[in-house]
Amino acid sequence: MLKWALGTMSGTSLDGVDAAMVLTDGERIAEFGESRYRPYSAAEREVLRAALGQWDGPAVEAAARVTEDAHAELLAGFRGADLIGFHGQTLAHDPGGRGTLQAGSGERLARLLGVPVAWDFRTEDVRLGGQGAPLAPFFHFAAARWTQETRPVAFLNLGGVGNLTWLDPRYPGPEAAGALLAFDTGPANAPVNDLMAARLGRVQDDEGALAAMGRVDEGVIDMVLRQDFFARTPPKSLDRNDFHSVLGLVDHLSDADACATLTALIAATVAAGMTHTPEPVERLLVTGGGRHNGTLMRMLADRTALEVRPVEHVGLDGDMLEAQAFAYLAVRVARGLALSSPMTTGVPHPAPGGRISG
Ligand SMILES: Nc1ncnc2c1ncn2[C@@H]1O[C@H](COP(=O)(O)OP(=O)(O)OP(=O)(O)O)[C@@H](O)[C@H]1O
Ligand SMILES: CC(=O)N[C@H]1[C@@H]2OC[C@@H](O2)[C@@H](O)[C@@H]1O[C@H](C)C(=O)O
Repeated sequence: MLKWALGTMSGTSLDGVDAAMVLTDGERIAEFGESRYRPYSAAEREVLRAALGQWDGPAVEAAARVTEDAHAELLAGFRGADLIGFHGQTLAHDPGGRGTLQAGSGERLARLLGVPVAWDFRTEDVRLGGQGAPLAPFFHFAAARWTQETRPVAFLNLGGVGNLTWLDPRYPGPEAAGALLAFDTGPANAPVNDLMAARLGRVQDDEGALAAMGRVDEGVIDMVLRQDFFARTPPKSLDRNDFHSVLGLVDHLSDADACATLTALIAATVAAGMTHTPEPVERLLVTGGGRHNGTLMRMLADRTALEVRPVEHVGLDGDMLEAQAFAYLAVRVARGLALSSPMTTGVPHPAPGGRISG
């Protein structure tokens, strides 16, 4: 049965909360609905930042309250949702070790809003031995069907971290062996943002203007690409700060050259990632904030030799795709359908997950 699901995402860049409605039965997308964004205030962001990398304690509790309250405020403005898909704010991610932590209680949110909430999407996958991420790929499969793709295509999400979904829409469904391959490609905007903050007191390199003025140090790029992560066969996932050390590698460069190098590094890691895909694609559909960075988009086209387009090119909304993904996944949770597979998170078999409160 079709349901209007309201999905949310608050990404690793800690900018705010996205929310979007999708009409779906958890298999096909029937319609995309209203979407809204609520930025975190500077004070809220500090509370979240103070809890990054922690697993419990007062800082995590405070971050959970901020996350729930911000979501409750945003979601209260929507009408007609049958079900909410609440991702929560990722504070720590260590699938091979301590697990994965998305702050915020779906139980409290369900109480505040009076609508059932699907949440805790990643824990079960990690418990079964998967990476717990990325989870958007099953939705990407449905989105490719919605855009009537007939050939293999790749979605690239450029948030704080980069992640790539290769898919073949000719398979019967996303859980079919061979339909998908997905993995985190490497650091994306996080190091560029960190550089801009540290050197210039700015939050990001708007439109890639600074990177466009610099020269890329290929030696730095070669050095980073030699790390084991890039040769490792997917699935694989990253924590936001796993590649924080790359900042130290551009210390000797001018602001513009450092920025150009970290931006080219994103493109180079994506190109390295593309070598793992089962079949070539002609087109890379880019979602997430990085698609606004024109310099990065040019570098991606150069280094992958593919046609690189924002997802708007096929009628999707690159600011809301992840929120829509968790709307779609919420209905899959409600139906007990798989959220992940061996080729998306490395879980041993296609596996349901998440829980429902309210
Ligand atoms: N106009 C722009 N010019 C340059 N970069 C931009 C622009 N808009 C957004 N970005 C980059 O995109 C980032 C935000 O991307 P996005 O919202 O997709 O991240 P996220 O969802 O928080 O991360 P993740 O997907 O890793 O969880 C910003 O921090 C910035 O680096
Ligand atoms: C643990 C976690 O929250 N991971 C996020 C993060 O942001 C991008 C990348 O790292 C991806 O693995 C994932 O998010 C997307 C929405 C996903 O699960 O598909």
